[in-house]
Amino acid sequence: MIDLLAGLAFIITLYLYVARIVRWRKGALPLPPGPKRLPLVGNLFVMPKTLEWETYHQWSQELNTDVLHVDAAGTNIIVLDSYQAAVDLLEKRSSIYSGRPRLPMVNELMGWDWNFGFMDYGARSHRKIMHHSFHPSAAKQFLPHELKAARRLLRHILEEPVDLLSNLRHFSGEVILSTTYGLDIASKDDKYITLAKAGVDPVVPALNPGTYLVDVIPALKYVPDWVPGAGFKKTAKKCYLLAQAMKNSPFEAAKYDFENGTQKPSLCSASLRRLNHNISIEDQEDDIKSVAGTLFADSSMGAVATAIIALMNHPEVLKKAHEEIDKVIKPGKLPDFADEPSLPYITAIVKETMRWRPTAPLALPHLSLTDDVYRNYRIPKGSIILANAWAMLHDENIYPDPFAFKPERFLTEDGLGIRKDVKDPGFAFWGFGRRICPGRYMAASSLWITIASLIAAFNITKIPEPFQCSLKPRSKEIETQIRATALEE
Ligand code: HEM
Repeated sequence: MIDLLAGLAFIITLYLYVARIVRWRKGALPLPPGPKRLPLVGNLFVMPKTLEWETYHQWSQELNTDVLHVDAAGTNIIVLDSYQAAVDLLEKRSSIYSGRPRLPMVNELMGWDWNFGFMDYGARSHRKIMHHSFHPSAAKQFLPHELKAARRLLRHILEEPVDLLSNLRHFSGEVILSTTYGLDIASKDDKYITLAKAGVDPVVPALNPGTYLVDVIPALKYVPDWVPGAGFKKTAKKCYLLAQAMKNSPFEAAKYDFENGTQKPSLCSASLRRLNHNISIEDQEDDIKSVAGTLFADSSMGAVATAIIALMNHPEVLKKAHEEIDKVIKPGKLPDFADEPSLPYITAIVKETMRWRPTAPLALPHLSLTDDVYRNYRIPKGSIILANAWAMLHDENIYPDPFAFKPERFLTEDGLGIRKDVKDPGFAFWGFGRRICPGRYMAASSLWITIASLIAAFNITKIPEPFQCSLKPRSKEIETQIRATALEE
């Protein structure tokens, strides 16, 4: 059986390889430049497994191209290394470049096919649900949730300063669970947050094309679990159960609240209220579950963690930020959204955090739906398109001295405003074209209030391993104020 499958996989790969050579001999346009390929396997053995964006950028530079071709055993990967190339393809030709690759490991074996971030662009009913709650003015309804979550994060840090990562995870789970499902979460070891972590952690590496061989040779999904080397199927089985629980369990809790009249404003309660009773309720509920579950998997934790790392390593930036806070916010008080225009240095820190270490350095992979030609290169149908947001945000023509953490680059000379002539990192941070992050308005305001609150509340310093970072209240008054925020709830 195994021999048969391996033989079949070999014949298919050989057929694709020969077909490619025949096409090439017929005089088709060349593929974009890429690293030297081996017969059949292409670049499979040199595909980067960590910091992929850095390797892809290095290859692009060595080959002097901003459109790079990488061959993962017959799967074409096109990496866009400049903003111009990303705009030309993902935005101006969005009808071709808005698909998502179907990775057999994630979509089928791990059971994430319900996640609308991984579906083809067509899913209109899903998009409608999302747009209704998260378009720029609708997203404002969530500002109080974001403020509450930011202040709770301060209290958690005060109570358990050592466990920073779990505090941050709790914080991002809290924002999503309240805005999406209207659920309150336990102050410690919340079951939904534990579920989201267990469900999402193994999926992140699996999204990098090439991590699992089954994405390159889909026939491997039929290999029985007991075969040596089929450990990926055991991993996938565990993930499958978690993925189903992520889709169903918080939704059932939100629906229960809705049916009992105890719901809070959220994407789920708004969508359940709008159900059309002339068409299948089950289908509509399934769409809500898919959208809500997609958001449940998202996390703003990465960006807040990056800000803390940056501030810990750049005490001069933190000092300036404290000076600005002390000029604008009364002693012992915490910032609110209304303070944003008066705190340009804090806004510059948020922008520089997004630029310096973007949370999704290669955005999410797009898929090309038809054959295309760009700058006289052939981009075959079915190519995986990766936009190298990290490379764009480190382009020294846009941001001189790109590896330094310098919030000042975004400030006007007098330090009182944000420069309009320096590109906002949002141009790449949230992805591109039709698939751009629809949660960006909410995520951006949440990021701002969280970073502003952390700076106002704490001294952030580096300490030796294992904790690395210490956050201590800046004064007795601020400590009292942080504790008092519990009474505001
Ligand atoms: C700092 C936090 C966040 C970052 C860095 C981020 C970034 C991204 C990126 C890069 C993409 C892929 C874009 C592309 O394919 O070109 C994406 C997709 C998506 N994001 Fe976010 N996001 C964040 C927070 C959120 C939040 C809070 C929500 C929900 C409220 C959300 C909902 C989504 C959804 C549904 C998609 C899939 C869209 C599609 O496939 O069409 N994101 N996000």
